[in-house]
Order: sequence, then C-alpha cells, then structure tokens
Amino acid sequence: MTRLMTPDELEAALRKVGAERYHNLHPFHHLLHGGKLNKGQVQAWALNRYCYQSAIPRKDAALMSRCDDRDLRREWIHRITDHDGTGEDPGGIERWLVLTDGLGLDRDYVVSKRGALPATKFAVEAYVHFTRDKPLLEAVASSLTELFAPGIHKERISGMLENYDFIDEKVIAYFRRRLDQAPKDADFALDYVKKNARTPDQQEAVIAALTFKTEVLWSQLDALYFAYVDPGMPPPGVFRAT
Ligand SMILES: O=C(O)c1cc(C(=O)O)c2c(n1)C(=O)C(=O)c1cc(C(=O)O)[nH]c1-2
Repeated sequence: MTRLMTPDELEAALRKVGAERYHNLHPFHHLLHGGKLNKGQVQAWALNRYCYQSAIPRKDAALMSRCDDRDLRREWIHRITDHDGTGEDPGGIERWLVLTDGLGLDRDYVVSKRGALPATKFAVEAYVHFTRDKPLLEAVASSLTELFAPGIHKERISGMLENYDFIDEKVIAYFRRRLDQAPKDADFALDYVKKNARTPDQQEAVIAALTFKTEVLWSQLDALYFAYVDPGMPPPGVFRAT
C-alpha cells in the first residue's frame, strides 16, 4: 500500500506531473511560440482551442452541480462568469473570439465548431464528462493544470508578438487577462486538494486526475500536429487554410 503523503509532499507530486507532462513541452507549442507556423496553422490552433475555451464554463457548471458545499460554490462560480462574461465584462470566450477575428476567421464558423478536429471535440468532452462523473475532489484536482498555465501564457504572449506580424496586443488580450485570473484559481484549487486528499487512495486519485487533464491537453496538440504539421493529414470536413 502507498503511504500517506504530507500536504507538501502531495503538492510536490502534483508539480512533478506538470513538470513532466504539461503541454508547454509539446512540439506544437514550440512551433507556435517560436514563430515557426504559418498563418493557416495558427488559425487551425485558434479555432480548435475555441472548443476548449467554450467548454470550460460547462465543465465548471457540471462540477458545481455536484457540489453540496456552499462555500466551495461561492468560490467556484466566478470561473463561469470569467469565461461567459457578466455585466460590462464581455468575458474570456469573447476575448478568444477577438483572437480568432484578428486571425481573419469567420465568427459563425468558429462558434459552430464545424471546422474543429474530431480529436479536439473528443478530448474536450472527456474533460466535461470527467468533472461530471468523478468524485468532486478529483474534479477539482483536474483543474490544477492551471498551476502551470501562467508560464505558458507569458511565453505565448512574448513569442507570438515577436514572431508573427498578424498578432498584436489587442489579439492576445485573452492571455494577459488570464495572467491575473489563473493563479488565484489554481492556488485555491491546490489548497482545497491539499486539505481534502486525506487518504493514500485519495492522493493517488488526485494525481491521476491531474495526469488525465494533461492528457486532455496533450492529445489536442497531437491532433493538430498530425493534421496540420506532419504528415499534414486533416480528417474530412475540417478547417483548411485558404
Ligand atoms: O493556454 C493554455 O495553455 C491554457 C491551459 C489551461 C489548462 O492548463 O488547463 C487553461 C487555459 N489555458 C485557460 O485559458 C483557461 O481558461 C483554463 C481553464 C482551465 C480549467 O481547467 O479550468 N484550464 C485552463
């Protein structure tokens, strides 16, 4: 039987998952941030990533629907409005559409997801189902990839601004905003997991949940790489650069 870790040992084990498996390590991201993709390939990335963005409020609503703890719901609910917007704030999904507009993609086409890769849709829905079906603690733990997101967002902002003439501040506003939002969310979720994973089985399960989530992210980039970089085999009916 595995032994119970201290909360700090658990944090270290979770951070190790990120260090070894987070999608900042994926070759597609190296190409994206290094200015090695053409505009059509960046468009393909952005319209596929729209599927992920637009599913986040659904996965957070699925998580909250199973949450009996009012304090946790009070803390979690802003994740939905961060993406959907509220009042004057248009929200993250709108900011993502400013990015796809800036890349010259038709909004209705992006929102319809008609051009997205099948693997993107499967991976994204697997994340929604995971938060709907797994124990709440594991659903919370699956959000912990956000611990590692600020690093990749900084790399993306500077890499894309520097390397692509079709990217400017307006277009990458989504990522600047996430630099403020993600660390607060990730710190809260990490604290929650450290406090609530109190048995070896629960600790193993939260590590597995984070590993699962890294796979959700990684498989989306594998699919993009296969379809649009090498060997360049887009499945029938998906987006093709004109
Ligand atoms: O650009 C990225 O690499 C990246 C990664 C992740 C992530 O690690 O799941 C998120 C985001 N961005 C993001 O913008 C975002 O809003 C977000 C929400 C979540 C989540 O699991 O609740 N992850 C992420």
